[in-house]
Amino acid sequence: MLGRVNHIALAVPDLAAAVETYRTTLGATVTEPQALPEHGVTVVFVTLPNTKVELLEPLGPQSSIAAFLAKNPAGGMHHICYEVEDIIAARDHLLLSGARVLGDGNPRIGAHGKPVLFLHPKDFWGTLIELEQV
Ligand SMILES: CC[C@@H](C(=O)O)C(=O)SCCNC(=O)CCNC(=O)[C@H](O)C(C)(C)COP(=O)(O)OP(=O)(O)OC[C@H]1O[C@@H](n2cnc3c(N)ncnc32)[C@H](O)[C@@H]1OP(=O)(O)O
Ligand SMILES: [Co+2]
Repeated sequence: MLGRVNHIALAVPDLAAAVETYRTTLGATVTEPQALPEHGVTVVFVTLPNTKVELLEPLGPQSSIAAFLAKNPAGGMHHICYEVEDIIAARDHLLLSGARVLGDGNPRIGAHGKPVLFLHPKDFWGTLIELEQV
């Protein structure tokens, strides 16, 4: 069911500083910041030869990134995003397997304009999983 790793996401308390670290210290190519109020984040992608790193800063009072940073003030790895060909088939398989699909269970449009779903970290060895249909 799983395809490539689309991105690994890091929650950061200061997006501008994190972008500077990736651009200058690590010599990586980064995108312009993109505000996604419907997801409660501002996002920058670091583009790598084999995948992407997604830098996430909280946007708005209900942001799940704000909750994560309250527990991890220095930031840290927030989720891993795997590609799937058919997100509805993947969701239905996961629900039948007993996994918790977050939200109302329906895919939302993510940062790449594609449908995404999130799976509860307690069902996947402490790691929040995002699925993106490609
Ligand atoms: C940019 C758009 C999009 C894209 O296209 O790429 C994105 O990536 S948006 C990214 C932000 N959106 C989301 O994360 C949506 C899904 N997340 C959630 O629904 C919630 O964050 C959550 C995973 C259900 C956590 O909810 P919260 O209320 O913040 O925390 P809890 O205290 O209820 O957490 C329960 C339990 O899980 C642990 N936890 C929380 N977050 C993570 C995490 N990122 N990784 C691993 N574990 C996590 C938390 O510590 C709790 O554990 P215990 O303390 O042991 O109970
Ligand atoms: Co993501």
